[in-house]
Amino acid sequence: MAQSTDSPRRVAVLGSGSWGTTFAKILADGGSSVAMWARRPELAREISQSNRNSDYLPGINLPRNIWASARLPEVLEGAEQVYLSVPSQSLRENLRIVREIIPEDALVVSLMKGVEKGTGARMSEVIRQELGLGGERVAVASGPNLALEIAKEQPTAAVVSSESIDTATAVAMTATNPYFRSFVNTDVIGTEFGGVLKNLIAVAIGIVDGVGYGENTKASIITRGLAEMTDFAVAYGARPETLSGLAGLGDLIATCESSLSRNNTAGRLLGQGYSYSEVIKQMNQTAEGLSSVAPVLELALAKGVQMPIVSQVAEVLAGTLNPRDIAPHLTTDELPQGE
Ligand SMILES: NC(=O)c1ccc[n+]([C@@H]2O[C@H](COP(=O)([O-])OP(=O)(O)OC[C@H]3O[C@@H](n4cnc5c(N)ncnc54)[C@H](O)[C@@H]3O)[C@@H](O)[C@H]2O)c1
Ligand SMILES: O=P(O)(O)OC[C@H](O)CO
Repeated sequence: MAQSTDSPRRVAVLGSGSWGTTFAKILADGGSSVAMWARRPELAREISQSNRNSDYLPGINLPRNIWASARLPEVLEGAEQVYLSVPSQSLRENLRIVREIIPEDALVVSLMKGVEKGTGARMSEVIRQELGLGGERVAVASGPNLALEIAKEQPTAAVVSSESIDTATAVAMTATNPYFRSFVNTDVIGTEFGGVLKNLIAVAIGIVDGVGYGENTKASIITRGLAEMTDFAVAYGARPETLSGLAGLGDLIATCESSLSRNNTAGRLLGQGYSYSEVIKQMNQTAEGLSSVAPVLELALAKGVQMPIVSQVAEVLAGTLNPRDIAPHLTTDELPQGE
């Protein structure tokens, strides 16, 4: 639902990569006045003066109710909602810079799909720790959301989750426009882990695609991958139905099917025989799955959850498993397992 243009809501987006910029467009097209933070002043100038972000969203015209700056205080001033879209491994250091200048009553929304190395923390946990916020002030947005398709205004749905349904609803209303519809739930754990885990399965899909395997292999990995995602997330307190929703199955389909996905692309390069370090050199955008593999496997071990597909992705990344041998089960399985 678009807001009244008489008094547009003031929101801030920190991070001007492909998703931060696309989400700024979603918010602006929903009627908000959007301030973006870009690390590079020249990118901030391009966004403000030319209504473009040609590095990340080539060919896309941004709405006029978006402006950008490299100066955080002016971006955050008066923001009622603050959306965060930086690489997950950099979130904590960025929050330490902004914690004194985030407006006191602002809602804080994670757009990210990673877990922190070393701590295994979800992004909403990092936000709550660093900003000292209660769950009612924090939300996460997730779903089948490939940035470039949405920037082209292709109809898309997402889900906004918060412990407080009022917070989820307030954010979802702000993040809704004629081409983007936000649903709500209160399962923050399931919503966040859905976004993290589908990236790992998408890397596996990329790997088998790169090897040259066909649809049976991919469908087997997607189906068993969803079972793996659900077991893991439920062990950490998620509701299983969340993993069948937009933030789970929905995002799994989009990310596994699309060559726009950076995780899928990274996997494809691995499947074609490039090493992990060569893949990192070739990726000029964030592929969160590559950093999330290790912390996810540590979390799985702590709860005794089996993750055969994610474990094999870790082995391919480490160079200890030939990409041709990746399979929707552990290759050492001897007895048939229950589905
Ligand atoms: N692109 C998508 O389609 C999409 C969709 C949904 C969610 N996401 C999630 O959004 C998050 C951001 O992804 P993206 O696609 O915008 O990535 P991106 O690589 O396109 O952009 C990342 C941005 O962060 C900046 N950056 C890099 N290191 C930084 C640091 N140390 N501190 C601050 N800024 C830094 C980069 O300059 C860039 O502007 C990820 O967690 C991703 O999983 C992406
Ligand atoms: O490009 P990816 O692999 O980071 O995926 C982007 C989004 O998460 C898809 O929903």
